[in-house]
Amino acid sequence: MRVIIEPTAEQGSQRAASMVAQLIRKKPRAVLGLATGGTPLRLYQELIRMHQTEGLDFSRVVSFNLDEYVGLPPTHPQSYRHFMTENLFRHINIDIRNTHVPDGRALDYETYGSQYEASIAEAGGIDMQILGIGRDGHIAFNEPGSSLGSRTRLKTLAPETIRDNARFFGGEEEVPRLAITMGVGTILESKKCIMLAFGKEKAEAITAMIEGPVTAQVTGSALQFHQDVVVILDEESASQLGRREYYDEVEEAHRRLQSENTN
Ligand SMILES: N[C@@H]1[C@@H](O)[C@H](O)[C@@H](COP(=O)(O)O)O[C@@H]1O
Repeated sequence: MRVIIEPTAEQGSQRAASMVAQLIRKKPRAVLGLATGGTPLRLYQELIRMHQTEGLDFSRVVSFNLDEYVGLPPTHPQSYRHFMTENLFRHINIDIRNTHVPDGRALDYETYGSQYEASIAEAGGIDMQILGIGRDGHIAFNEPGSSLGSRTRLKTLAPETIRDNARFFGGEEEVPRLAITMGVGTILESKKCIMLAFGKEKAEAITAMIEGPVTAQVTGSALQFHQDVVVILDEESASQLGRREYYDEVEEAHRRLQSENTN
């Protein structure tokens, strides 16, 4: 796991955006795994800027989102489909037919989950999965206790997640209790994962995820099994890491290697 600590969320998001851009330039048909929530917003803003001012071309990019609330139509202001449209898709030249967000109105969630998995496989698998993390260490909506081998399916939200997301809905009562989400096993099959976490409220989850044991109680910790994960943090989310100096040394070594290669 590569741990990159940037001074601010702004710089961390720019770092992530340049990784996404590099992939798209190398592979115009790249398959991106996308996340919602407050964390990736600056990354999406930077990608929009790159599209508008540098001509970053999304016309052949395919995307799969991690999750969606059950019961919300795509037009609902809090649905993740609506979030993606407003915060990314409508500002770039992605073909909307190539964007996938689980359908919160599916009737048979078991069949729907298998179909979602099949479409990911058909697209050739996810090249780069963007991830955030919940305060309890969850990824997508894989709440504590989720199987580390799980696939796309229905999940009941944990009370902490309902509380955290109440701010978007104007109260806990309004937050849907169920979501359809990629499983931990689905996420682990992505070729590369970029996890973003900013702010001191994420420090505990990040420390557990990177330095704690692999446990279904912190589903993000399953990423320790993945061979290509980059975690991008700011000073606040990195503040409780025990091996901070080592991560900085590794990054310094990376920088030196890169400048030797370009000289
Ligand atoms: N399903 C989403 C996750 O994908 C996201 O990582 C998490 C953190 O959200 P935020 O980035 O707003 O802190 O919230 C929700 O639970």
